[in-house]
Amino acid sequence: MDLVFDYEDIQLIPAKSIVKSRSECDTTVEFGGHTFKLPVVPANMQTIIDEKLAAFLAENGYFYIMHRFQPEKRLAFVKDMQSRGLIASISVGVKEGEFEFIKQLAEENLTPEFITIDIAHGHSNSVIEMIKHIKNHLPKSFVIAGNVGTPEAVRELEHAGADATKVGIGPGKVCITKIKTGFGTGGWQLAALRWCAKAASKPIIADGGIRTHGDIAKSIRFGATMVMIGSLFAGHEESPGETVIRDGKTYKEYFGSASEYQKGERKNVEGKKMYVEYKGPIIDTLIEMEQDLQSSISYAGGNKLKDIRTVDYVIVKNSIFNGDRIIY
Ligand SMILES: NC(=O)C1=CN([C@@H]2O[C@H](COP(=O)(O)OP(=O)(O)OC[C@H]3O[C@@H](n4cnc5c(N)ncnc54)[C@H](OP(=O)(O)O)[C@@H]3O)[C@@H](O)[C@H]2O)C=CC1
Ligand SMILES: Nc1nc2c(ncn2[C@@H]2O[C@H](COP(=O)(O)O)[C@@H](O)[C@H]2O)c(=O)[nH]1
Repeated sequence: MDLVFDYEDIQLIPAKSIVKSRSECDTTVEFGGHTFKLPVVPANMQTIIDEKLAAFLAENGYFYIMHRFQPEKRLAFVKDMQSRGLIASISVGVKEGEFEFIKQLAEENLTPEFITIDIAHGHSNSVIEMIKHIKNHLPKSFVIAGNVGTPEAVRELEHAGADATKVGIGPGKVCITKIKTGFGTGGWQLAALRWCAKAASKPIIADGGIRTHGDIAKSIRFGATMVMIGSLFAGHEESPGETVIRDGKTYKEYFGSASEYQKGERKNVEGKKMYVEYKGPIIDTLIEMEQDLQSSISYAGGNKLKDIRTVDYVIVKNSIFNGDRIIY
């Protein structure tokens, strides 16, 4: 690893615009044989997405990944989405029952369009076995495997048959992995993404650490095809987290998938809970993300997402906010 930096350390350098209006810039992305409006996916976490929001996103042309924390509901979910002509995109773990679940889907002739293998330390034999198992029983499902943080891991999971890998260990807002274990890509997630992307021959999802809409463009610049986001999507009207009112202000909960709130016990806890200010309907955020990304594309001197890939950048360590914070 030569260069180490994170999102706040980078500024992309503008190139001459070729569009008359930012509305000419196309933010759509092709991923897994489908085209989506944005290169963005809400995190597959229980306080970020539920069945209702998944259906809303799919109906409106956005990518989604359903979480895996109510395993008994997944089969019916796949059936329901597909009977409505919508993409079925689910998550699995790697414990014994999960292998059975894949067999059950195959037995019922159900092929989810996307299956994400979602565990903390994705560079492992259990994930490699699960990739092979899915490819064996459901060869047409697009398999996303993660999470990882090194080029070796990306190569190994791709070699096992993964169609995409998810990069990010410890950069999440409700993550405490870096504190509890000393490991991860927290603090240098963008550099880790760059490092992994150089080794990848298939798409990468950058996962965790996105704090501003500009970070989406930066992820694309450093090799992501898709960007997974938790905290920026928390706190919306549709967010499944509990709503609380404090001093007249409305907040919604956002907790880690490895927190005691998710697990129901204090064992191997690597996540925490926070409260996020209520943000209104999620569509407003999605529209604003699209507009900001259109603007990013125009600054890149292009009219398509891929034009961001080649822009120059500078490293301005910890200084892009210059003392400012974003307050709308
Ligand atoms: N992106 C990130 O930085 C992180 C994300 N998470 C999220 O938390 C959720 C729970 O994750 P996870 O605990 O993996 O899921 P599970 O509890 O389903 O564990 C998956 C399997 O991997 C084993 N396992 C877990 N951690 C490790 C490790 N460090 N080394 C070897 N084996 C391991 C577990 O066994 P055993 O429990 O007995 O060890 C279990 O068999 C997921 O949604 C995950 O994405 C969690 C931490 C970091
Ligand atoms: N270390 C942990 N990481 C977690 C946990 N739950 C989720 N996550 C990861 O965070 C991102 C979202 O990050 P954000 O910065 O956008 O909020 C999510 O997609 C997971 O990869 C956890 O308990 N511990």
